[in-house]
Amino acid sequence: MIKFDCTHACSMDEIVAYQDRVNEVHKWITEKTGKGNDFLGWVDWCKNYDKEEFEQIKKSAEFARNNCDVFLVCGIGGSYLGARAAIEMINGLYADKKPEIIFIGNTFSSTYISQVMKYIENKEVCVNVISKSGTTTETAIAFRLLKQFMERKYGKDGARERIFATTDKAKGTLHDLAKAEGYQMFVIPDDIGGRYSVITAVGLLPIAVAGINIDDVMNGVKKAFDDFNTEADLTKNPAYAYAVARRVMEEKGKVAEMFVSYDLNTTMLAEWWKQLFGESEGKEEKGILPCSATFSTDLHSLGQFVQDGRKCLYETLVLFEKPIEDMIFPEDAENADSMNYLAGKNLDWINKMAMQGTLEAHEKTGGVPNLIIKAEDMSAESFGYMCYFFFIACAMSCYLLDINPFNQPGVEVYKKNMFKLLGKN
Ligand SMILES: O=P(O)(O)OC[C@H]1O[C@H](O)[C@H](O)[C@@H](O)[C@@H]1O
Repeated sequence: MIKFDCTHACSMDEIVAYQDRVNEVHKWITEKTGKGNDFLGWVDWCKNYDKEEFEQIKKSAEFARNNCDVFLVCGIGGSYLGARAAIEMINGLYADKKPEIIFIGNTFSSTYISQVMKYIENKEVCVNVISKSGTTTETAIAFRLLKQFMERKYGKDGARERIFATTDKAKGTLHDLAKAEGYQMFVIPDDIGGRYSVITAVGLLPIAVAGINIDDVMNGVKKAFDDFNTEADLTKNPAYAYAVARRVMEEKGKVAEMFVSYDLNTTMLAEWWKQLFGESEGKEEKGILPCSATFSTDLHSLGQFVQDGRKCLYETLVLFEKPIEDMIFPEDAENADSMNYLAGKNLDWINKMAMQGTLEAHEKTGGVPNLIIKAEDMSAESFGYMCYFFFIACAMSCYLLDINPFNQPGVEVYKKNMFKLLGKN
């Protein structure tokens, strides 16, 4: 369940004023008739996903969990952000879990790539290469290095057992290579774009390797489908209310939305959200700039700007009622640090007090509106639920701007220039 509260930013009347428009867009989404409608496969994916493949994902994950110290996820953008967001949010950053999951194929940084290659040198390794297009350069560079490494270490046959490829079902360079090598392959459906693909094998295999129950993830997606897909009423559909609130914020002159959470293990969730909204909405010189901060950490860096700087942004506060873990702050007989006033309190309670104090400071003193999205916990089911919440909110938000949420033509421009410089024909 997700609750949405707009009262720290605008009135419900301002939101409900969009109801007629929302009713129309709701049909575009549910009947799959809106712009870019050949990429609306995520809408009812929780009912249509390939159950056989789902079981194979679990089997491959089990194999990896039993046979490697390090599981490398080789992908970029939508081909890694969702899995990383899920694993960090659900397990936390220092969970005592094997195998270690390392992300690669998401950078050209020679330092990063070289250090990962050195790090895995004497470890047992499995690899999941993920690319919808099958041609993304960052991913292809890293994968060539990994493939050579795996074949040196395990031989051709051993490497084949340990490499999993997630890509298009029928075409593309990665598809052809994986097929020729005989890797276990998983499919990125034609009608689901990269940034909506965490609920497919793209996200599910790494998530399962991290020891997370992917049935729970899909249950969350299904629950959200039932809640948001069948209801256009803005007083009852928090995903649509959030989408409309974004447009209301824009009308009030806000050009940036800061995704704020209070848990460091949800920093990558914000990165995933940034791609979802940034690539979906940032077109035709329209859209709200998605940015993020993790408080209270970033209150000591960006907090000053939010409080007193240019009034260009609003915050979207994503709150989790239950932390994964909690502890009681201890009493100290000497009290040399003068911290005994907090002795006996839960750390989560302190975090929530920081949140309340900040909300008041930003909203009342700083004049920065806050939209609040409240989730129960950081479980696998809540993750799946939240993904669908943001998917459908994002589609609604883009359609309200008359934008196709599912393409990303602007991303190609840098690639063209880069290819010219790299001498690619
Ligand atoms: O999965 P791939 O085809 O390798 O794409 C990976 C990413 O890179 C592209 O440039 C797009 O902008 C992203 O939307 C995509 O998620």
